[in-house]
Amino acid sequence: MSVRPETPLLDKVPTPKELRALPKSKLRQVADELRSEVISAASISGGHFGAGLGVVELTVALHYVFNTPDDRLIWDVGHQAYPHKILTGRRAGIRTIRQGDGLAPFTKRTESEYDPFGAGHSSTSISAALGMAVANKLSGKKGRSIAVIGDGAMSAGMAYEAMNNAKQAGNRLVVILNDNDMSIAPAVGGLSAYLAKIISSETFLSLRGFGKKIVELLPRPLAERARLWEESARGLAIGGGTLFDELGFYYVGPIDGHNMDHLLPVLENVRDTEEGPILVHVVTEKGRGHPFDTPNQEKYHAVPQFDLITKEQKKSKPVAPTYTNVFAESLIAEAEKNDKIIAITAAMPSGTGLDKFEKRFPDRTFDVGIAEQHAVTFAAGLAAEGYIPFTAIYSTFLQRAYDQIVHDVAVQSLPVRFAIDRAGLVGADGPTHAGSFDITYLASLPNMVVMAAADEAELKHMVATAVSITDRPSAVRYPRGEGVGVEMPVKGEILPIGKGRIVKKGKSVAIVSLGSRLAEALKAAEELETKGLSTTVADARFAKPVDEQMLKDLAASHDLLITIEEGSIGGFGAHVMDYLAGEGILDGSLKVRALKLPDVFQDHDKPEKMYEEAGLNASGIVAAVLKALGRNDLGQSVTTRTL
Ligand SMILES: Cc1ncc(C[n+]2csc(CCOP(=O)(O)OP(=O)(O)O)c2C)c(N)n1
Ligand SMILES: CC(=O)[C@@H](O)[C@H](O)COP(=O)(O)O
Ligand SMILES: [Mg+2]
Repeated sequence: MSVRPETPLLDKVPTPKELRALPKSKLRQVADELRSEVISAASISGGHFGAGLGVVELTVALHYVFNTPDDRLIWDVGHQAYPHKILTGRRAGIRTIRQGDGLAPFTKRTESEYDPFGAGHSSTSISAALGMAVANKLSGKKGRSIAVIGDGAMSAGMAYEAMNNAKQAGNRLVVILNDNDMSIAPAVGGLSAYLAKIISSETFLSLRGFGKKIVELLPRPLAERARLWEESARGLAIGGGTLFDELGFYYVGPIDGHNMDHLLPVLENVRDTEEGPILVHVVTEKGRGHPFDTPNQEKYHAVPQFDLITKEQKKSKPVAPTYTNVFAESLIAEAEKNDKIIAITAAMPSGTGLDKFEKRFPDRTFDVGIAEQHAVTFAAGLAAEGYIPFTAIYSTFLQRAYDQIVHDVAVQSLPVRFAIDRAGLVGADGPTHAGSFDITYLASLPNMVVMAAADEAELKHMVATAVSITDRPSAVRYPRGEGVGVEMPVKGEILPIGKGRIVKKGKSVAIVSLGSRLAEALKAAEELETKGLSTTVADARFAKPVDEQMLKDLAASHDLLITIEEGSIGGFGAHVMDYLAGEGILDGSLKVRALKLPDVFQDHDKPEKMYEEAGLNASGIVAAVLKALGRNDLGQSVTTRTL
């Protein structure tokens, strides 16, 4: 029997309003087309992939059942929002996602009324939804706030802080726990085991078997018999109420998040019940329906662009090792010599390179889940007992653990080592992920040593140096991506603390670079030489303590001292200025300029474009020098006025 192909539907549902006009029987088809569209879009844009594929049915069902955007739908992290963006008026732009001027990588308030809360970092959704639910309650408005949070994000303390307060929202708050047993890496920890226990319980299996029948037993209007049955079934499953019940939620689930016949009626019941707050435990498969032939440990969390037909992924050939790999290999080399070295990651084993460390030293590696605050204080505890913990966390995610850095580490001067990956601009992940602030927030702390690697060889030395600093905390920051291709030293050397190095000697202009802008500083120096400006380039190595002697000498022997860093206002440049001002060195004829990131949240784009925009590439440095010295593009003096 030949089956007539369905007429495509997705074109007819540009927004949830049109979706809601369809009969339920058509939603399976919409979901299938939506999945194909996500795959097709990601083949062109690359980016986050697996999480979106896992919530295709959930996205359709939520927009169908709830009255978005009046009901507030908040996606935790926002990395799973490709299908949501397609269904909420952004299909035309979906292939531009993560590119300059294109759609934002995550949800963003200014992009759509269907994005009531922006994200990028995890585990914020329940708090935000609760705030909105309470606001609704206070202003007497109807409407629900729905937070969709993953099992990985559920490991963060913030999610529990929110649930602990959720009762006050009553039925205005709905939490959808999207359980795919994955963070970026496989999910870890007690909660993950607990969720697995619920899912593997007889109840889930029997609920799955019941199919549609189960929904008749769910609350609307919570007939006493149904409630008793359901509660006793839940009790059977896990030997008592769930953790979520204990926190004041009405727990529903687990249900199959790919089965429309389960999802729709359950969500309708949830929508219509007076009970609340409600947590719906939905079980999904990350990366469902991906087109690739090979299994992937991370379920295709993120992908580069790929060819839809051959499925070949488009990766550019590496010219140098990544900083991440150099960090991992350097730490492994140190750990071979020193059995006190411990490595800690907060749910980013592959992103930080610690998956390699774990292969070599499984007993000395700890993935604590998305729990940066805990990671830092856990490291402080290890350090207090004489261990040598390296806490490898992206610059942007370490922000979450600031009080732990100050209160648990710095005040007690505990030698926790921070390996700060993704320092500086990261490009496509945009402002939520830019590593802009760590120099500022770390170098302002007493006791802290802050290093920034100018290249991959320097990183190796800095890892060795961090091991050697035993009386106070230290941090090594390095950017996303590949190094510059320098020759790698056989072994990491211990650098003198607070000492920079002169990389190129000149007489008139001194560029003092912190971190991996050094290559641009050297290019700028070459160009300045062609304009008759003899230029020194120094690699500061340390943002704290700054090399006072080097600064003093450079200030005494040059007309202009210019600092450059991949960080925000208040960072290295501010420390240099502070030192020079304190010494009275700014009172004379020396000109000083600080090049840093602009005081705005820069939109996502290619990192090189973002640095260009920030004036932190070679031409930006040259322009800043010429301006400071009152010279034109040829290096000729255009003014005698002191700027
Ligand atoms: C505070 C914070 N730490 C780390 C990350 C990096 N990160 C992004 S998605 C993700 C995994 C999230 O897992 P889950 O919530 O289960 O969502 P899934 O990808 O499985 O859908 C991680 C660790 C982040 N975004 N925010
Ligand atoms: C969504 C999220 O926070 C991570 O997936 C992040 O995008 C990873 O960034 P890297 O690609 O730099 O590891
Ligand atoms: Mg997950």
